[in-house]
Amino acid sequence: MALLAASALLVIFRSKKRFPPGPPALPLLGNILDFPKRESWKVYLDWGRAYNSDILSLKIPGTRLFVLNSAQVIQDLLVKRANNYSDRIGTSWLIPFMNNTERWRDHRRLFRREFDTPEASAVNRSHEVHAARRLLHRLLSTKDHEGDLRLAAVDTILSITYGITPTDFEHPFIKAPEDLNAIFGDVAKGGYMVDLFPFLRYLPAWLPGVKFHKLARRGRPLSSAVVLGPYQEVQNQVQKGIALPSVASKFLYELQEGSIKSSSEIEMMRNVLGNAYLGMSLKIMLFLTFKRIEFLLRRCRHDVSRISKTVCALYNFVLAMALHPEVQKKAQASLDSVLGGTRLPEFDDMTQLPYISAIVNEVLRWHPIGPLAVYHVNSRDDEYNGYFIPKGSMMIPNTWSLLHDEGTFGPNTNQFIPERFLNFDGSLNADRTNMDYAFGFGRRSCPGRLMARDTLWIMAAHILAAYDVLDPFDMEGNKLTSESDLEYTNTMVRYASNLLVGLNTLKLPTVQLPAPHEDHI
Ligand code: HEM
Repeated sequence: MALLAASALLVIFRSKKRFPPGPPALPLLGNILDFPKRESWKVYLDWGRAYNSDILSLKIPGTRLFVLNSAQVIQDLLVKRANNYSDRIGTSWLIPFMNNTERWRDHRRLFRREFDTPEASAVNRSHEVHAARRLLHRLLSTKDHEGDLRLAAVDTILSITYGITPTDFEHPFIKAPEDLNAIFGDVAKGGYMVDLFPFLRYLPAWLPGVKFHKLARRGRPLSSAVVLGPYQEVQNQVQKGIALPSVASKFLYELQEGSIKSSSEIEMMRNVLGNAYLGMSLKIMLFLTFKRIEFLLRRCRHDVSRISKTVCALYNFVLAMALHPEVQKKAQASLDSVLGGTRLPEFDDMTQLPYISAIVNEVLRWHPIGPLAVYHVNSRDDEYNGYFIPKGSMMIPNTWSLLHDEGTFGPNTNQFIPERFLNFDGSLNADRTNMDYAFGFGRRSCPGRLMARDTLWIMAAHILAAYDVLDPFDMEGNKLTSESDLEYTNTMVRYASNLLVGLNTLKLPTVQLPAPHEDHI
């Protein structure tokens, strides 16, 4: 009897639940037709103002989305209640997909130990410096600067994880993840209905239009090639005693020396390496963000970006330098004063080069690479400020809104002004450390952030020490004179698609670059 009464009360409570405001939902379709077609982060901010709320609610079949527009709401839910708001939908060897389980926590712990601690960073930095020098070589000898920057990002991660330094895009360890990305892209574009209406997964593969079974079949061998391919190569090198220093070789040498390692430890290390190797890929992140709402993806025409987050950040850096010669000159003057025009930058120079760090912060803030962060799911029903948040909802943090908040970052947040991160005396302003917003929130925040930041810093310092970034032109050869001329891709990981940036030849003739083949640690 008591049980019945309690269930009745629960039903009454649920039927009276109050959700945060948002556009009125249609029967069955919910708010599907309301999703913005372009720059949804800006539209969500407008909606927030219109409804006078930092949290918005949208209904789609099978679940509810909550858009979080302010740092306060994100802090209250994703950080302070991280215990509840750190879930995802799915299981896989990919950390971003993993549910909030012990397995996910173990993988994250290991990932952070190898990539996201000061000790790990000290080891990884030597790889990053060498990758930056290999980039300078390539910039000297090719005209494809876009390709050079893309290759530099892959080169960095592959050398840190496996001690492998690819020289072109035909390298099998570049091709396998790119092919896997293509499948994620296909799934995001074509397989959306399954995630929106999960019962469709039971449809037989022979039915016309049922593509997801085939995509899954294509993906499986590629997925294991990504996890096993480079790992096995390093295993062979370790047996021959010729492996270069890397996270994988350190682990495999320990294994060879007989330190006891359980099979689950080995599997976890292989997965972590594979995650780091793929971690920069946005197609996966994009797929993840919209896993259950690819319908919206198609409707929003938010296509799948073909480049990684680190590469987008490098593009944004080069672009900012081309559009702001005064910033570039100031950065080069600071580099000259520290390096004396006789050597290339090292991480030890970082404290003396706060302006370069301010530029990297501003690159991550100005045009955030992922204006909406990856969703978090809550594992239990919750209540916030009188609003009901049912278990299994998708919480979408509006990173763009946080990074463009003038209360936090000072005036004119649409403009590229690295000085906003500096004190009057030119030192870094410790109060403006909120740049980590760009890397997500709470227990799900990006465990590759230290490495990503270091990579951006050393690449930026090298490019500025050795080159002048020239005026930007669009694809028709017209000079771009202001930020408003830029056309950003309508992808969830964004970059300016309408420009070509030239680099002036090496401006430090006294610097001797090591030959590429000598340049391995
Ligand atoms: C500029 C570069 C990068 C940016 C802006 C970035 C941003 C992000 C964001 C926003 C998230 C989601 C956080 C959340 O759910 O709250 C994330 C997650 C993640 N990132 Fe990054 N990231 C970058 C580079 C990297 C790199 C280089 C790696 C690996 C080497 C990496 C590995 C990961 C992983 C494994 C996750 C999933 C974490 C989890 O779900 O527990 N990221 N990143």
